[in-house]
Amino acid sequence: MTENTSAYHPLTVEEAINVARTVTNVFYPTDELICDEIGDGNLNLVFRVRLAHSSESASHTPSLIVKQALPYAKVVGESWPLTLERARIESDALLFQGKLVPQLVPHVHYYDATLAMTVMEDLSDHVIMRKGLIEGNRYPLFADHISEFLAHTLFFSSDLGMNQQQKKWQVQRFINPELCKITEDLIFDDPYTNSPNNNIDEQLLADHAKLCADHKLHLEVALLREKFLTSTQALLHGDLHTGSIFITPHSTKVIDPEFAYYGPIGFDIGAIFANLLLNAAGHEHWSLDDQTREEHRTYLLSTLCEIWNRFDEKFRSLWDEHGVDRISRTKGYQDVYMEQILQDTVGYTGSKMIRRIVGLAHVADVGSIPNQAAKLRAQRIALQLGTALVKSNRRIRSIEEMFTICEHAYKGVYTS
Ligand SMILES: Nc1ncnc2c1ncn2[C@@H]1O[C@H](COP(=O)(O)OP(=O)(O)O)[C@@H](O)[C@H]1O
Ligand SMILES: CSC[C@H]1O[C@H](OP(=O)(O)O)[C@H](O)[C@@H]1O
Repeated sequence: MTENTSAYHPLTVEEAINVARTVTNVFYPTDELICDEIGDGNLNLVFRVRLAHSSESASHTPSLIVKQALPYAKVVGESWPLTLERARIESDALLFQGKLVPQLVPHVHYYDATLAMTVMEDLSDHVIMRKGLIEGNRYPLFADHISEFLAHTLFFSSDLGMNQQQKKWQVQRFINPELCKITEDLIFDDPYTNSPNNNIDEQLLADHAKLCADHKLHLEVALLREKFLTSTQALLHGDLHTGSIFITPHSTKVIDPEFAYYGPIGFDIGAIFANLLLNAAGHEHWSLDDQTREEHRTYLLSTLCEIWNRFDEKFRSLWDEHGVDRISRTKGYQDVYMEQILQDTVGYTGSKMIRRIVGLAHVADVGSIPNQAAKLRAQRIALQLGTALVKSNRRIRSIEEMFTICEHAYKGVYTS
């Protein structure tokens, strides 16, 4: 590596090439390499290093990703400093997940604490799921893959699936206060007040005023926040939206676990559900006609139910086979535990939908709709559905009940 890489500094493309060449044996010393910074997320630099004469999308020519944390949030700038420790958390979480479900995460080649940098497998032969869904694509294996990811990573990091003393040390290893604070502010606080972080379209101001005045909603958000602050149920991915999932019809890879920490299981499942439902709302515009919109929505809602049902089945069977102690086999405990996860999932789904409409970081499924009237319709559907889910979370008993609330929202039942 070059001499000045010993202290932290943002990498240049030349240095990223040098790193990729030096710390792995993916390339021959004589290979001519090129590099682009391709990061489109809110926080980090992402370099793609590949052979100079390979094609952009080639999946079988050697290439690598070098991801580096910046000491601030890229989306805001240097005025929002952010710990570099998050790169260590991300790398550790990928390694932990990689032991349990190697087929569902990128392979980590190398991690450097000083440069806050992880060198990992290039997944450019996949597409970011958000993009694929906006284009109206379907992924028939996704429910199976993501439920596998969720069941294994959450079960085996919980007190049900690992030694409880070791788990406490692991909780310590994944303490992630700065990134959790972002979530606490952006999801559970800002959307319900006039925060300068918010990003609210003019035509939505009256809808936002209603959110700010809805005390029943605030109580539920306070309870969800309390659980986010205090529960150490399992090691979460922490930011499992469709922009953190690479996909093809045959393969699913979960990336970007820098928000990983020990928290409530429903938070991860809710992130996926919220982003499927936001995509459905966005298809107010992206679908060319009513029938396509209806079919896409049906596909998304049935995927949501399938994810829950498969997760429920897999988590229970891991519990039955690998539960670590006698008490976890207490009659009735499993049913109560799973129902609580479902209720949390519903609540976090709703709160994550709301934040993506009025909070700091929007999602392209809705935010990039060019037609203002269609965008406003999509935003209102998302806000009304999000609100309905948050308010009903503690009453939900089955995934079918959640499904019905979603269907009503898309049919315009919630309009006040
Ligand atoms: N392993 C990878 N393979 C290919 N592209 C990647 C990989 N990791 C990240 N990227 C690209 O970089 C973008 C940002 O990555 P991400 O990890 O989400 O960064 P951030 O933490 O800043 O959100 C992704 O949307 C994707 O385009
Ligand atoms: C100031 S961070 C905003 C937002 O960005 C993160 O997403 P990503 O890193 O995947 O782009 C996370 O969702 C945060 O809430």
